[in-house]
Amino acid sequence: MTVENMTVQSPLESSSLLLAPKVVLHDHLDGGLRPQTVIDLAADVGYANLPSTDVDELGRWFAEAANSGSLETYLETFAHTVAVMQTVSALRRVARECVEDLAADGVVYAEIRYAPELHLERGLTLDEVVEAVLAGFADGEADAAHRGRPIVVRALVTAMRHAARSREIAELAVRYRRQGVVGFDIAGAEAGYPPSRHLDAFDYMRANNARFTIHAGEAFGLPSIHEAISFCGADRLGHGVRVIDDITLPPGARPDDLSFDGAVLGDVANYVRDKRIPLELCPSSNVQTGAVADLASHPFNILARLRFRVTVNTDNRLMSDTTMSTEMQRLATQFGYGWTDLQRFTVNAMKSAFLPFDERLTIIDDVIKPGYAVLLG
Ligand SMILES: O=c1[nH]cnc2c1ncn2[C@@H]1O[C@H](CO)[C@@H](O)[C@H]1O
Ligand SMILES: [Zn+2]
Repeated sequence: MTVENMTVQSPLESSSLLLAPKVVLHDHLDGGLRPQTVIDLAADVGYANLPSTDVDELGRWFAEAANSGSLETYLETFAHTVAVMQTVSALRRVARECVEDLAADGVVYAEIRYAPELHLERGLTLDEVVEAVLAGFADGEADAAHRGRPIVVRALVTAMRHAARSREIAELAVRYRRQGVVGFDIAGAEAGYPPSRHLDAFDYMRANNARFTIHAGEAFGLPSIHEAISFCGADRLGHGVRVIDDITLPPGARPDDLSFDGAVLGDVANYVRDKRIPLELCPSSNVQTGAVADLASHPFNILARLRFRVTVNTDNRLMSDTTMSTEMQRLATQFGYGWTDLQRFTVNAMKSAFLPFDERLTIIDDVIKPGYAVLLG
């Protein structure tokens, strides 16, 4: 297996990391609120169940509660963010702030996902939810451009896998495909809710030449990935980290090795790699939900060195108390990555975006490559 362009360097400067152009494909709108905004919106709508109304304490509470080692417990923290995102103004504010925060972190392209069906508690329709979020994204994009940190943001609409609205949400994605919704996803507890439960929705997406990703291979193993790609036809895998279960490493291999020559891939792993199916890897989130024991044993580096199409993502910035720069910094420190590596992960992500091809190329050629050229010196 080749290791070209995989350089080993010292940890990268945080200030330079902020400048590096970054792309995030897997970031939940309801997992990225500012703690202060949760407090403000709770006061506005009279939501009295927040664990704290002190901004620092609340921020810590989310990170600690999410640090549970189980996806199910991790997901319970979303009750508080979803509770305060039930009006047009709240959704628009959260969406605008999300874009502002990403732009300030040097993100140049983002696909932000959320489940419209979770935001109907106070009478909004699915369409109203989508329109409020898109309006917030447009506000944020305008603000970021004004500050000289331009960012392009698109939406993915998610259906909850334990519920029964996935076909309706897929239709919503297609209905808003010209207004900024570029795809569809399913999320929520994975065990017991296989992707094939939602075949109808995926068939609808494919019949309409529309794109989708599936949360698979996070809390549950290889069968979930197999279903997502082989039965459902997922364009990308949300996490997909358990594809490692289908790879036999050479004896004595360690997760931070520079090469994995002699690794043997099973059929699922080969298919994912041969078809260049993007893996939306979310290192910190995976540690919190117990998908991996710690960052040192995360298969990110193995998959990267075996030339899977790996991308770096935040998943939930609030619950993981993280940013794209932080995720990249953690990976660089753990696995010795340099700018060439981070550029490759970023280009991987941009190539895998659900944005039209010409727009992807423009961002790669005019933004990402020149940005890393400066850092590479
Ligand atoms: O990592 C994850 N795995 C599975 N489901 C998730 C994850 N992060 C968030 N959500 C779920 O997706 C919904 C819509 O954004 C969130 O409300 C949460 O329940
Ligand atoms: Zn996720």
